[in-house]
Formats: sequence, C-alpha cells, structure tokens
Amino acid sequence: MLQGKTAWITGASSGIGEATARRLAKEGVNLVLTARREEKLVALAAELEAKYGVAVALEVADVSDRPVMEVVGEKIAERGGVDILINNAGTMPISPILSGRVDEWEQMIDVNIKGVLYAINAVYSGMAERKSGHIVNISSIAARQTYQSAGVYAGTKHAVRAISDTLRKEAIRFGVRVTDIQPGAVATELPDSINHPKIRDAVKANMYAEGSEILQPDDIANAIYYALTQPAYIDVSELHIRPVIQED
Ligand SMILES: NC(=O)C1=CN([C@@H]2O[C@H](COP(=O)(O)OP(=O)(O)OC[C@H]3O[C@@H](n4cnc5c(N)ncnc54)[C@H](OP(=O)(O)O)[C@@H]3O)[C@@H](O)[C@H]2O)C=CC1
Ligand SMILES: O=CCS(=O)(=O)O
Repeated sequence: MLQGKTAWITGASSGIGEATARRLAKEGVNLVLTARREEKLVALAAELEAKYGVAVALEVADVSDRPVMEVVGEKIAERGGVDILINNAGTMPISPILSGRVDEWEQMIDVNIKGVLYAINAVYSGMAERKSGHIVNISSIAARQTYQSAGVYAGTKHAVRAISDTLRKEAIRFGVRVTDIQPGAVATELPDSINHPKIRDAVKANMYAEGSEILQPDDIANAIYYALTQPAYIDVSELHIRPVIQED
C-alpha cells in the first residue's frame, strides 16, 4: 500500500523518528531524513538502503532555522515532492516557570511549533497541487493536558494539536489528510533534553521506575503506519496512545 511512496521524516536520528524510518523502509517507502546529527542519519540511511533497497536522501537541518527549511523545501519540490510528512522533531527542556529559563522556552517554541510549521510549509502547497498527501504531526499527551514544569512544552504541543486540526479542515478540499499523534511516555532520548537536573532526574525516575512498562518507539511507528494505511476515505485525525500504567 505504501510501496514506492516517499516520506520526509524530521527528527529521524533517534527515538520515534528513527523507528518510523525503519517501519516505513520495511514497507518499501523511500525516505528523506532530517535531523542535526548527520552521522546518525548517514548510518541509518546506509542500513535502510542495504536492508530494504529503498532510496534515502538526507537533509541535515535544524528545523527551527527558517531559511534552511525553505531551502530543504525547494530541494524536495525539485525532486517531485513527498507523499508523506512525519513532522516529528521536538525537544522537551521542561522546568518550573519560576525558574525563568527563557532561552529554553524560546527553543521549545522554535523547534516544536515553528519547526512543525516550516516543515508543513515546505510540502503542503505541493501536496495541494497534486491533490494528494498525508501530514502526520507528532504532538503529545501534553497536547491534551499539562503537569507541573511542563507549561511551555505542553503549550507547544497544544499548539501543534490546534495547528493539526485546523490544517485537517483546510486540507480536505485538496485531498490531503492530516493526523495528530499524541503519545504518552515513550522510551527515547527526549528526557535528555531536560537541562534542569532535578526535573530531569525526576522524569527519568518516573519513566523508568521498577515494574513500569512504558511505550517503545516502535509502538508509535506502528500507530503512524496504521494511520497511513487506512483507505483513502478515512482520516485518522488523532491517535492518543499511552502506557497502561500512565494515569495522566
Ligand atoms: N518520548 C516521549 O515520551 C514522547 C515524545 N513525543 C514527541 O515525539 C517527538 C520525537 O521525540 P522522541 O523520539 O521521543 O525523542 P528523541 O530525543 O529521541 O528524538 C528527537 C528527534 O528530534 C530531533 N531534533 C531535536 N531538535 C531538533 C532541531 N532543532 N532540528 C532538527 N531536529 C531536531 C533530534 O535529532 P538531532 O538531535 O539529531 O537534531 C531527534 O532526532 C517529539 O516531538 C516529542 O515531543 C511526544 C510524546 C511523548
Ligand atoms: O511528551 C511527553 C509525554 S510525557 O512523557 O510527558 O508523558
């Protein structure tokens, strides 16, 4: 069903993005992979090309860099566009608002909101012209609720959910589908982006508490695959997936 299509995955150097690259390559999807850590992308591309015979292009980029993302968009358009965007790159340097880590607030807004918009902007007009495409935005359980220290992070994810739902409505007439994926705790490098030592330790202790079983990146890759492979008349608008043990 997806064989021969092309997907652009941002944040493909680890976690959910990397797992999704593997999942889609296995289905014969050609890939454009983006992240800042070039060496990780190079190794992943080599592995997927050798294992699955798919074509993998790399666009090493900081998604919050607007001019760079515009150039990536032009390059993608020159190659004929992509069928799928997995808008996944994100960061989570959470802290109490009173700690006033303004640089980190700006970083989350720049990467998690502006980066998502820049990627949409890079591919949406092409999809609309071709009257076909699927944009999958990775927001979070924090798009629906919040918790202490996560004010700005949850704010960015609420924004992604709002952008996704607006885009879904606007894109109907262009035959473009939009899905917002809202994971709970997934075992990835994301907590390493927390610079506040006490909060980082608390988040990790909570995620990896003895006996607790949280989600794996493959679980989210499978959810993305499900959304992408529904019949053309179905839009999986939102998928909210959490570990059984996660109350909030
Ligand atoms: N793990 C979890 O519990 C949950 C995660 N999410 C969301 O899932 C998404 C993926 O995160 P996850 O896989 O968990 O975490 P990881 O930290 O493993 O992956 C984050 C990815 O985003 C990339 N990235 C971060 N900042 C930038 C940037 N400025 N420009 C380009 N790429 C960037 C990283 O690559 P590089 O550093 O090489 O640039 C990396 O590939 C995020 O949006 C996150 O908010 C949502 C809910 C739960
Ligand atoms: O986006 C993150 C979700 S959680 O780890 O706070 O549940």
